[in-house]
Amino acid sequence: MTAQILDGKAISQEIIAQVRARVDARLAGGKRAPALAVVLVGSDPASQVYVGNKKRQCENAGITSIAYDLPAETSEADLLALVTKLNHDDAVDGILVQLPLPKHLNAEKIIELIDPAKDVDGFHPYNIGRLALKMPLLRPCTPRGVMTLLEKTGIDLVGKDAVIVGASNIVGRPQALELLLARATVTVCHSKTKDLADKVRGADVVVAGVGIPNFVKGEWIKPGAVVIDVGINRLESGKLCGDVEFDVARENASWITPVPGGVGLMTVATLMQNTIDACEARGR
Ligand SMILES: NC(=O)C1=CN([C@@H]2O[C@H](COP(=O)(O)OP(=O)(O)OC[C@H]3O[C@@H](n4cnc5c(N)ncnc54)[C@H](OP(=O)(O)O)[C@@H]3O)[C@@H](O)[C@H]2O)C=CC1
Ligand SMILES: Nc1nc(=O)c2c([nH]1)NC[C@@H]1CN(c3ccc(C(=O)N[C@@H](CCC(=O)O)C(=O)O)cc3)C=[N+]21
Ligand SMILES: [Mg+2]
Repeated sequence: MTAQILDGKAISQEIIAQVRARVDARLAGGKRAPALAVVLVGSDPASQVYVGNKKRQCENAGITSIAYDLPAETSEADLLALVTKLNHDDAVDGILVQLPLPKHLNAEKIIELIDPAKDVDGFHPYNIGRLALKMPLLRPCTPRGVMTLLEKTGIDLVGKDAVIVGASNIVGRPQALELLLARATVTVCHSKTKDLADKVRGADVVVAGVGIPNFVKGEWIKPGAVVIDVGINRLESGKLCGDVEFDVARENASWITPVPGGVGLMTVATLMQNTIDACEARGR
């Protein structure tokens, strides 16, 4: 079997068009556009690319983006003061602090200060707790984007065995909560997991978020499995690749996401959704 491609490009564009229609309806009703504050500390090249993509999609969605580009030496006190100001600014609906932050800044402390109602990344402990308790509000963009990709493609998850490779706070853990909410049976693997290949071999759905190119071998993929590659790795050649050995995996899977053109685009589209959701939930 050769897998069909889960089309992150088409589905992300569909999501952004839906957000745009909601924004246009607001504007027609005399309301303001939703506004997203994007805070970037330092000049990590990958972060600059992602933040650039976010700003571009804000334009396509009709969302006002407000950029805070701060020097790498920004103090924690200054960053906390900025977040506090944005929390209190009624014209700001969403606050995104791009990760990773420079080492002298405590990301957990900064995320915890963000008003959960404006936490469009869904990283605040309150929003993660809501998701864990089956009453999600703002959901982390990457795992929510993966769920949208699966839903829009018509892939049923009920009762499926899902194996997630990677257990980070921004990918693996919230992905596990999302898949559990969708009634899959979930296994979360990490660097201490034994017999990883066997775990993947049993999976109907595999989600890889490790950060190592071609880490998940195509030969591990069960015939007919659905493969979601969250990894974004830039090779020395300048090319992007995922965490899954794509060409071999594609021969076993029923559906697979490409990199680029898969989950990354869904992450950005979902950020637009979360921003208008936050705006409306705040009653603005
Ligand atoms: N497409 C998108 O929108 C996004 C893509 N990404 C990409 O996803 C990837 C993962 O990102 P992120 O979650 O932040 O990464 P982290 O480095 O925070 O987490 C990596 C996870 O992989 C696990 N891991 C590392 N080595 C192994 C191994 N040998 N065997 C099994 N598990 C292992 C780690 O285990 P342990 O917990 O034991 O340390 C950890 O849980 C990266 O390529 C990143 O660029 C990230 C965010 C969004
Ligand atoms: N607070 C915070 N929120 C995040 O959501 C967040 C973050 N920090 N830090 C880094 C990760 C990574 N991430 C991506 C965003 C867009 C693409 C993306 O647009 N990818 C395109 C192309 C990428 C390219 O050309 O480099 C694609 O896969 O086709 C990928 C990855 C968001 N993250
Ligand atoms: Mg990380």
